[in-house]
Amino acid sequence: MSVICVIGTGYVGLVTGTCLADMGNTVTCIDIVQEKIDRLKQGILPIYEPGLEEMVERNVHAGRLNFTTSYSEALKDCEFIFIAVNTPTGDKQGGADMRFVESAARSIAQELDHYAIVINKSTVPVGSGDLVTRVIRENLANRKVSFSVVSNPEFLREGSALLDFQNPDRIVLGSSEPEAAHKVARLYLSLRAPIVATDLYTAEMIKYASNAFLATKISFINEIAQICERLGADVKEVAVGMGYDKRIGRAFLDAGLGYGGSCFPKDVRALAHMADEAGLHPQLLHAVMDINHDQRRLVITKLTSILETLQGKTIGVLGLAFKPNTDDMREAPAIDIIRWATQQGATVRSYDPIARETGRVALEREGVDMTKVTFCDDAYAVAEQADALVVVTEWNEFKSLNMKRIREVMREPVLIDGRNLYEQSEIRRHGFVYRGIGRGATPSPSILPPEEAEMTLEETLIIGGEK
Ligand SMILES: NC(=O)C1=CN([C@@H]2O[C@H](COP(=O)(O)OP(=O)(O)OC[C@H]3O[C@@H](n4cnc5c(N)ncnc54)[C@H](O)[C@@H]3O)[C@@H](O)[C@H]2O)C=CC1
Ligand SMILES: O=C(O)[C@H]1O[C@H](OP(=O)(O)OP(=O)(O)OC[C@H]2O[C@@H](n3ccc(=O)[nH]c3=O)[C@H](O)[C@@H]2O)[C@H](O)[C@@H](O)[C@@H]1O
Repeated sequence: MSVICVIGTGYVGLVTGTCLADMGNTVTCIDIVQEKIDRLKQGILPIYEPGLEEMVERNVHAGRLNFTTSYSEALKDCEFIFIAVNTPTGDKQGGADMRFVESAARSIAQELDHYAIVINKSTVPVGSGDLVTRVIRENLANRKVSFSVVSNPEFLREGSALLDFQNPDRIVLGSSEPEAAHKVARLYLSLRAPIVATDLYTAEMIKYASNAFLATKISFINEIAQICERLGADVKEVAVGMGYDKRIGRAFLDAGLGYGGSCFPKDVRALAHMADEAGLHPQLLHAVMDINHDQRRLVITKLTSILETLQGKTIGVLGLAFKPNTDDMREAPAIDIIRWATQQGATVRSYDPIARETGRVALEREGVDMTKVTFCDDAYAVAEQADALVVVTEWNEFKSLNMKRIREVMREPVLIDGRNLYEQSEIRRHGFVYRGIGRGATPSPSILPPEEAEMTLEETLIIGGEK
C-alpha cells in the first residue's frame, strides 16, 4: 500500500483521495482554503455527491484519510502526489487558467525532500506536464531532489463520481518515464480497467478530445432536435433509433437545454483556444459552442411564443443544478434562463431538491435580480399561480409529479419540458400546452426491449418511444 498526497479538495481531489484511501492507501488531502479543511475534519463535505460522506467518514475513522492545509505535513514520506486543483477558463479567448496548478507545483517544490511521482489529474492544456516539471525544477533551486511527472486525467462524472472512479472505462497514463507510469498503474490494478500508457502530450489531449466529443454529441442531437421540431419528427425517438446502432450508441444523445457544468463548457473553450493558438480554425468546436449557447435561449423563445410577453408573468423553474444528483451550479442553464426571464419582466418561482443554497449563491453572484426570485420547498409550491412551468433539470422526483394537482394550482397550464422528461400525450391529456425540445410528432407507443419474450411481428414493428 502507498502513501499518497492529493492536492485540492474539490470534486476530483476529494473523490480521488477518498477512493484511493478506500483501496487501502494512506492519503492526505490538502487544500489552501482553511475553512474547507476545518469543515472536512468535522465531517462536513464541500460538495454534494451521493455516497461520498459515508466513504469519507469510514476512511477517516480507519486512519487512512487525513486533511490538512500544510504542504510539509502532506508531503511527508509520500510516494505519489496528485494535483487535482481547478483549471477554470482564464481569459476571454477561452484558455485555461493555470495559476492554481503552477502554485501547487511551486508548493511541492518548496517542501519536497525525497523522490516522488507528481501526477496531474487536473484537466490541463497539452504541454502542461512540461510546465509542471519546469516550475518544480525552478523552485527546487539548488536542492537535489528528483521527481517524475505523469499525466493521469480523470473521467468521472458528478453525481456518479464514486462509481465512475471505481469502475473506469479506461485509465490513461502519460509520461516520458515508463517506470514512473508503471508505478502509477500499480495503484489502479485492483480496478481491472484497461490502462492506456502513452506520452504526456497525448494523455493530456485524450482528456480534451473525450470531453469535446461528448459535447459534440450533445450539440449534434440538439441541432437534430431543431430540425425534428420543424419537420414534425420526435427527437427522443430519433435518438433511440440511432442509439441501437453500436457504432453510434445511445449515450449523450439526450436533446435538451444543452450542456453546462464545470467541465464541458470550459474544456471545449480551452481546446478551441489551443487550436486557435496553433494557427488552426476549429470550426466544429465553435459550432458545438454556438449551438449550446442557443439551446438555453429556446426556453425564452418558447415561453414568449405562447405567453406573448413575459412582462408581469410568473414562471416556475423546476431544477437549478446543471444536472441531477449534484448541487453544482457552475455554468448551469438555469442561471441564464432565470436572468433572461427576470430581465424581461417576469418573476420566478424555483425549486431544486439539493441545489437551493448553491443556486441562491450562484444567481446572486451572476447578478440576477433576486427581488424577482422566490425559492420554494417543492414543485407544487413552484406551480402555484404560475403562468408557465419550465423543467430545467431532470431530477427523478420531477418524473412522478401529480400533473393533475400541478395543473389545478397554475394560473395558465403551460409546460416547457427542457429535458424531454414527459410523454407529451400524457401531459396534454391533463390540459397542458406542452412544448418539449425537438418533439414535433405525436409519439407512437413505446419500443419493446429486445429481450422481451415472444414478441409478435406486430409488436416488433412498433418502433418509437423511449426504451
Ligand atoms: N468536477 C468534475 O467532475 C471533474 C473535474 N475534472 C478536472 O479536475 C480539476 C479539478 O476540478 P474540481 O475538483 O471540479 O475543482 P474544484 O474547483 O471543485 O476544486 C479545486 C480545489 O483545489 C483547491 N486549490 C486550488 N489551488 C490550490 C493549491 N495551490 N493548493 C491546494 N489546493 C488548491 C481549491 O481551493 C479547491 O478546493 C479541473 O481541472 C477539472 O477540469 C476532471 C474530471 C471531472
Ligand atoms: O471532465 C469532467 O469534468 C467530466 O465532464 C463530464 O461530466 P459532468 O460534467 O459531471 O456531467 P455529464 O453527465 O457529462 O453532463 C454534462 C452536461 O451535459 C448535459 N447532457 C448530458 C448528456 C446528454 O445526452 N445531454 C445533455 O444535455 C448534462 O445535462 C450536463 O449539463 C464527463 O461526462 C466526464 O467524463 C468528465 O470527467
